[in-house]
Amino acid sequence: MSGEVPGAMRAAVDAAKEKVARLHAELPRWELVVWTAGNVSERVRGVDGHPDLLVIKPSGVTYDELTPEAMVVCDLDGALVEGDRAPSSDTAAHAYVYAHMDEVGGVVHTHSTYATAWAARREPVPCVLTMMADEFGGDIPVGPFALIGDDSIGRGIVETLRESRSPAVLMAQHGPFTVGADAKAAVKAAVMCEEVARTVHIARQYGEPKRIEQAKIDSLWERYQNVYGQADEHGQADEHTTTEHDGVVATEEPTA
Ligand SMILES: O=C(CO)[C@@H](O)[C@@H](O)COP(=O)(O)O
Repeated sequence: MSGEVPGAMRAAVDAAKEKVARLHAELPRWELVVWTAGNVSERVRGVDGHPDLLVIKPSGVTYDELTPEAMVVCDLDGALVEGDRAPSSDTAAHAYVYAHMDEVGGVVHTHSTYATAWAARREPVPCVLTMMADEFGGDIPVGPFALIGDDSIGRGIVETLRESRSPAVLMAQHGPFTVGADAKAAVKAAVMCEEVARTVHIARQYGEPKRIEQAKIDSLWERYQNVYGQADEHGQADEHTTTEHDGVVATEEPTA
């Protein structure tokens, strides 16, 4: 174990442990994982000259055992800083993303069925739905095949996401990784990634859906990223109504 949690970061680390433990329950809830095959982390920004840390689940522990106390803390080299169990086997990938994408505050990895089927085929999910334009700003890209155990998965995630607006990448023949401003945003991206992967898969059973024109994708992306879910100048919420369930925002389509 290297170092320890600095006193000035103690409260923020404990808050992140609480949040990351709670968000892990969203993975089985939205049917994104079987057994322990998924993980969530959140960055804790360094203060007083201390480096950033990350909070992630311990490896191989079932979700019903994931309490805040069970969470582990690592540095951005993936080394264990605090915790009495080995960190997730994907910690190096999470750490590499945080070290190379400063805007990212949360990372999620799952093997959700439909997204992983697209990853098995090494096929990007084409942007044929307005929800994809909203959430992903275009196609969901495929990253390179990479073995677990060093920073090659993390490098593949970063190289792919740097070329896309998408918060999700399908790592070839492995599964989706998603990022967000915090762990909740990354979990939402994982939920939406599986949803659109399933919908497009089903649509293709009956023909090839048409990709939305790029200009319309851009317009949808701009609206959703900058207006959706916020009050307009009259204090009215956007046409969608959003409800938050246990840390994940669900949306309902505008009423007729
Ligand atoms: O895919 C893999 C291992 O290949 C992991 O994402 C999955 O088994 C979850 O591992 P952890 O329990 O987070 O160590």
